[in-house]
Amino acid sequence: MSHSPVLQIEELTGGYSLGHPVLHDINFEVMPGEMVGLIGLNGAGKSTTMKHILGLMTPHRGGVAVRGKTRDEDPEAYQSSLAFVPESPMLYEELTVREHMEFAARAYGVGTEDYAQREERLLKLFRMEEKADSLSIHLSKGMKQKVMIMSAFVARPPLYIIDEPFLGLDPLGIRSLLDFMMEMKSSGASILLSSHILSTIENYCDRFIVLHRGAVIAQGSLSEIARQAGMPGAALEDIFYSLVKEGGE
Ligand SMILES: Nc1ncnc2c1ncn2[C@@H]1O[C@H](COP(=O)(O)OP(=O)(O)OP(=O)(O)O)[C@@H](O)[C@H]1O
Repeated sequence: MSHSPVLQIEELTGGYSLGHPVLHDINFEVMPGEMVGLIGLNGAGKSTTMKHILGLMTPHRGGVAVRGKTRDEDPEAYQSSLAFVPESPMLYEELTVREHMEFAARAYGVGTEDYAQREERLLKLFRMEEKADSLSIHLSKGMKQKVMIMSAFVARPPLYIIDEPFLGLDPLGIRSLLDFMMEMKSSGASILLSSHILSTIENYCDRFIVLHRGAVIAQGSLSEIARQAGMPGAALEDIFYSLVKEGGE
């Protein structure tokens, strides 16, 4: 397995208007086969960080590289190396579940045979077989979220950017997603995952990035950030609470 980072964020400062950065000098990496949790309070800057990674925002300073290249250096390779699951589903009302997955597969150049296998597997895993040919407008909230997830996973890129994916999913859906992320991870894929459900991600992520007011205030494995917080052996939720309290509201 390669030891170069799949995702590298260096001295990233950025925001929605030039004089008012929301992110301040962010530095972190995600290595191949790693699942990294991006955690922070509402407004800490998690989605803004993800928008920079996706190339939807231009940094004021610093930058983002995926597999060693910035988006400007090789836009096509950059974009096809990552898949994104947004916080709220964004679907085409007039497309079916299957058509969304086919659309994603085509965009990422997935071959017909690979696609057929992946589609069958994902529809079964997320218990969406009966809805495969339903228009997305006729789906429940959780089902719409599942379409976003399945469309990202059909592509099998080296890097997944996943923004708060558990909201709206039923307990079986959450379990299926966690199991599938672990499977992708063991096949070498990297995952940057943001979530407020700390007790759920605590045992799944290899490392955590704690964002507070647009800055990284701690990062590392559970035991490393526990040490940084002076709370060896503590649960992620308690460590997080202590770190953000110290960081100031
Ligand atoms: N479109 C926007 N225009 C201007 N400011 C924005 C915009 N979106 C977010 N912000 C601001 O950027 C900061 C970081 O927001 P961001 O959405 O990145 O937080 P977050 O950590 O993802 O929060 P949450 O947990 O609520 O999703 C906040 O102060 C927010 O008000």
